[in-house]
Amino acid sequence: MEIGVVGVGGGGCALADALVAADADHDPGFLVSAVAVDTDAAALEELARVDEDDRHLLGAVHTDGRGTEGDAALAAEIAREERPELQAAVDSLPVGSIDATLVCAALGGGTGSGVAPAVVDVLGQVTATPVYAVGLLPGVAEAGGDADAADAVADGPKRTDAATDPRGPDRPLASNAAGAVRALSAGADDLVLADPDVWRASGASYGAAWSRVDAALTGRLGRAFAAGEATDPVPERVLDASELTNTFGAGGVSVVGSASTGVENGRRDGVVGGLLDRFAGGAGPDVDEGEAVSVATNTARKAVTHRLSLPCDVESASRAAVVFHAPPAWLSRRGLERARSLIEAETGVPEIRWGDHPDPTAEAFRVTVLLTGVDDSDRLAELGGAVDPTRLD
Ligand SMILES: Nc1nc2c(ncn2[C@@H]2O[C@H](COP(=O)(O)OP(=O)(O)OP(=O)(O)O)[C@@H](O)[C@H]2O)c(=O)[nH]1
Repeated sequence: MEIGVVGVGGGGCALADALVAADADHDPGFLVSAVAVDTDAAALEELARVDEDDRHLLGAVHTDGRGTEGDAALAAEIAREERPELQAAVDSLPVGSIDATLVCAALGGGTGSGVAPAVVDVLGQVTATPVYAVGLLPGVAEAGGDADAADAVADGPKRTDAATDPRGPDRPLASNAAGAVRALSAGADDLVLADPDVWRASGASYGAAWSRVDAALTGRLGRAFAAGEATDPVPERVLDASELTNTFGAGGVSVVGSASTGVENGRRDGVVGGLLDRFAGGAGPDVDEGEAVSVATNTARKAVTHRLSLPCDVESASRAAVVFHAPPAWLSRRGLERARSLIEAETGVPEIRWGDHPDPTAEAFRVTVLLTGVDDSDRLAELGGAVDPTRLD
């Protein structure tokens, strides 16, 4: 699936930047174009990968280029006033030749929550292909939801001086996020959510977790999108753009899980074991099929039970897609079928869409699971009690 991405606000632009990095891990890649939109000039300048011409500052009249400091209402007003600028910003996306656009935002931020729904709306006017939102929720402690909030934000946002920065537990992170979840689940064709607490080490600051969150989430999404583009070696089963499109859009929200198990990549004396006879009588000369089956099923179980981007009841998902990314010799048909059945049993989703992505350079067997139509997540329900995920359709 070939996509374009629009990052909105500090966290959203960091995610867009990380998606450009994730794209570089795949050949062929999946990302055609990346755009960044923010009210904070310094944050835009710090991006490493989005082209400078594709970085757009909004609302300078109101914020002097310093961000909205959590003011989602101001950000929404800026988006209304500067709609022509938003339209011009997304103009560089080749919407006629991509399969979908992702709009990424940290939903606790003023700009992320206030501007991202407007970007989704603008894109909806110019493209016939789906527009998916990817939202980072504020962490529980960061949003003032528990006692170690002060510790969790102690080293503060990475771009500013913690002592003078107005961000902190008093910012309206939870209410911004609740409003953004509502607006994006109504306006976008799907909303993929991630919770930074999944990646934050206990007692560590959120600032320290951000790069891990960004890399992990974009790595997962990247593997899901890149699988359908792989041609050499040819996958046994291709998870193409239409299958992913049909997996998204199930109502509720979506989450993405992933797990990996380190494996020998099957090379022996310079030969890639199993490359030629994969699926034709076994997993290949260098990998015991029993071991390949056990690695596939154990990794799949971990991906769907412990490693979701947002903790949720997996049985509440209504659709799912899975990608198996591994050295060719480890992609045994029996292993993949067992792993897929296991995910069907765990989620109750029948006939999960799936594909494999043989990669002779991979050092791990990796399972990436996309669950869509999720409507039962304690984390979402907790969000100030403001979001009722059963009413997100
Ligand atoms: N994952 C990740 N999250 C970030 C990053 N920067 C900020 N965040 C998170 O996003 C929340 C909102 O901050 P920003 O994204 O900077 O806010 P914004 O959308 O630019 O909005 P304002 O600055 O309020 O106008 C923060 O409270 C963090 O939780 C980042 O680089 N990566």
